[in-house]
Amino acid sequence: MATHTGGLTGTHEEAATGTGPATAVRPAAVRTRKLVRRFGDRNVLKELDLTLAQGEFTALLGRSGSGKSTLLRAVARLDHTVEGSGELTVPDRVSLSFQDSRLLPWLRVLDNVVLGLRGPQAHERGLTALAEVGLEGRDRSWPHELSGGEQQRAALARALVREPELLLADEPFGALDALTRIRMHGLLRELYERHRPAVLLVTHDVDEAVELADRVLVLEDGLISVDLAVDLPGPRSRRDPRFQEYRDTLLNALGVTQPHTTYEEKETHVPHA
Ligand SMILES: Nc1ncnc2c1ncn2[C@@H]1O[C@H](COP(=O)(O)OP(=O)(O)OP(=O)(O)O)[C@@H](O)[C@H]1O
Repeated sequence: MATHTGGLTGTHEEAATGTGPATAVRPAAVRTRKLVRRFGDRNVLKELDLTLAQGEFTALLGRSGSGKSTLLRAVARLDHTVEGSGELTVPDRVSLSFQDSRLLPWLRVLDNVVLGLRGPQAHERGLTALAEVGLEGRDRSWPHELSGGEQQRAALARALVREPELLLADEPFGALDALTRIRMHGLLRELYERHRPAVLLVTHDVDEAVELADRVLVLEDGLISVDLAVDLPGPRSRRDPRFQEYRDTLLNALGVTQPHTTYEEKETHVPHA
């Protein structure tokens, strides 16, 4: 985003007040105030404040178990426990995308994409969405006839055909091989540029976050600990020294000193594009 300044823009306090440059630019798509989620005596979200601007692409990083999915579920209004805990404002049209494409196996690909859509244009819109994600001619296929990457493409088509104001994606590429993943990054960014929903992408992959997002948040100890504006022109190259600076900043914030790509040891190393 042009108005972002780059560099670490916030600490707990600054990010929590929502006064940083990343949030001052456009009207809010998502706003949480003092969101709390406890599991037993474990406080996973601790009065968490978050503002996502309309049309802003934000990535959310954090160690395993830090509460990323919990936050996403809260914003998706899938977690009614959290709703009463504080203020939560989200747009009407929200689409979700997960690591598992969650296509219904008994429906053909097009029927999955348009499931729940009403109106005479639904069929056409579904076909257009499939073409947009490179699945032209696969509308009559069954989900099991698609590769993992193709299934994720279909899931993206299903998400975008609803013209969401907010796209919530929980590690959507986590199960894909490295090459497919890199291709999907390009596709997601392209679709984002065209449709401009606000995006909240949960990922374990620091490179993925810097490559795709205009703002990267780190969730730590129940709060947003880092709010980093990524001011890099597209297409972004992982070899760009400024890309590496952002990556190192985030890895440091995550407490990782080794300059490798991901901070989850179990994750596959993603080669540089
Ligand atoms: N339904 C639940 N019941 C009890 N504890 C839960 C439940 N859901 C999540 N938790 C706990 O809340 C914490 C945060 O979980 P969450 O899945 O949000 O983390 P995460 O950051 O998305 O982790 P990962 O990166 O490993 O996917 C974890 O300690 C988890 O065990």
